[in-house]
Amino acid sequence: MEIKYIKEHTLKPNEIERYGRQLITPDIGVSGQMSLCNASVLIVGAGGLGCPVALYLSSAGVGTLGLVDYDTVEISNLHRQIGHRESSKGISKAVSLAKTISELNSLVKINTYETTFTSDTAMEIIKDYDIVVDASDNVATRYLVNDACVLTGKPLVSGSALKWEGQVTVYNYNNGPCYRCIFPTPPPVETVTKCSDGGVLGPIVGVIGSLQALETIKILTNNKEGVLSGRLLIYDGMSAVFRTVRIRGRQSGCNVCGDKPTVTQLIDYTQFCRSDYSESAGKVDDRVDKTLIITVEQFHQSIQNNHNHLLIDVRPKIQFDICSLPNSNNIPIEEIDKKESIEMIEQLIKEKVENNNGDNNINNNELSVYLVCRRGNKSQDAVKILDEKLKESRDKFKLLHIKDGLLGWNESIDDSFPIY
Ligand SMILES: Nc1ncnc2c1ncn2[C@@H]1O[C@H](COP(=O)(O)OP(=O)(O)OP(=O)(O)O)[C@@H](O)[C@H]1O
Ligand SMILES: [Zn+2]
Repeated sequence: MEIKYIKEHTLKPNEIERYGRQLITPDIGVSGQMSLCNASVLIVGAGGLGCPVALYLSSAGVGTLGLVDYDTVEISNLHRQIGHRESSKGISKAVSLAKTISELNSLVKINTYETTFTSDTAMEIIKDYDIVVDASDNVATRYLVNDACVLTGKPLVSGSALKWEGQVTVYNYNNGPCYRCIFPTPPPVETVTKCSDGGVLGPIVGVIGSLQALETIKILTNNKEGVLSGRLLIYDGMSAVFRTVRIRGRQSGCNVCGDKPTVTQLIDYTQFCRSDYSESAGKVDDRVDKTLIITVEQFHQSIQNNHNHLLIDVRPKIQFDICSLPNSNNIPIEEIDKKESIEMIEQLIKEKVENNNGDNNINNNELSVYLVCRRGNKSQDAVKILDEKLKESRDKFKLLHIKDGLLGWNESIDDSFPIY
């Protein structure tokens, strides 16, 4: 005779075995586990935050996970994007992460979206999910995900991390604020520091991603009281300090969740934020006069021809110390307009002009001062500053910024130049 140990409509024996330690936790129980198993969560971004979120939510038994990412795995991702493997290099991050989590828990249904989450794709993707986790890395996507969540009435678990710090909060939950209630307008493009510029540590995104997974579990298991809505958790990894601060509540004047919303459907977020749905690939617009720009190919040609030149690398010292073009001088952009920097550049120019007069090997009498950075953004700012600051001696040299910078050098001239 078959003995019935398990009540009907509850968990199956393999689920009890797998989730046992979790389901005996106070405030989870069978009903909490059932809610997790029946839930669907969309994770936007399968990078530093998305990996730990997906690993913990799949192991916790969330029934369906959606993974959105347009990018492919690079070796430089692996120090922090722990859901990918070396063998996944070059393949879609969504697919790579799906493979890892399916090996962790084959009971979870996984949907992959190898595409950019945009105003055109968002609504169709989001409609099948209960909760959205923002694990992206750019402002345009943050506004897009927020508005899509408000318009469809879904809670949004938001996280961000940079250098040694990270933040987590929950938007659009239980009448709490949305992202726009806190940040009604996007920050100026130049004030946004990117992971690719500022760096980030693996354990920091690990902590923040784990906290995002935990908030998601709390929402799904209806542990309303503790949910980080209307509060922002800030983690300073260097000082080992967690702080939770109150943030503004829902604003009745908010453009999307307020009483008279002006945003009633998705808009063009790249235009609204004046930036792309990507962080590292961010397009660099030409903001300076054509006469101040040189391509990496032209620069390469000119140094091969032994053209008299001075090369100034305007990246932070920490990056310059890792790798740089031969014979370059490092003056970080933050310091370039300082008196000492200008004097130093004037001195270098003077030396070059004098050397040139006595050196028959140099082919062209005119000195060129080249400015370079990682991808041609900061060197544009530098060229504008120096054009102004060196006004008096401008007839002695040509001033040019190298379009596409060192990434361009790696791509078009020498791929052995390390990129990171
Ligand atoms: N709108 C979007 N649609 C789909 N994926 C997105 C979108 N915005 C960001 N992402 C993805 O979110 C992830 C963010 O993760 P993270 O910042 O750790 O990675 P990253 O872009 O690989 O960083 P880097 O290349 O600078 O090392 C990336 O994989 C990125 O492709
Ligand atoms: Zn709002």
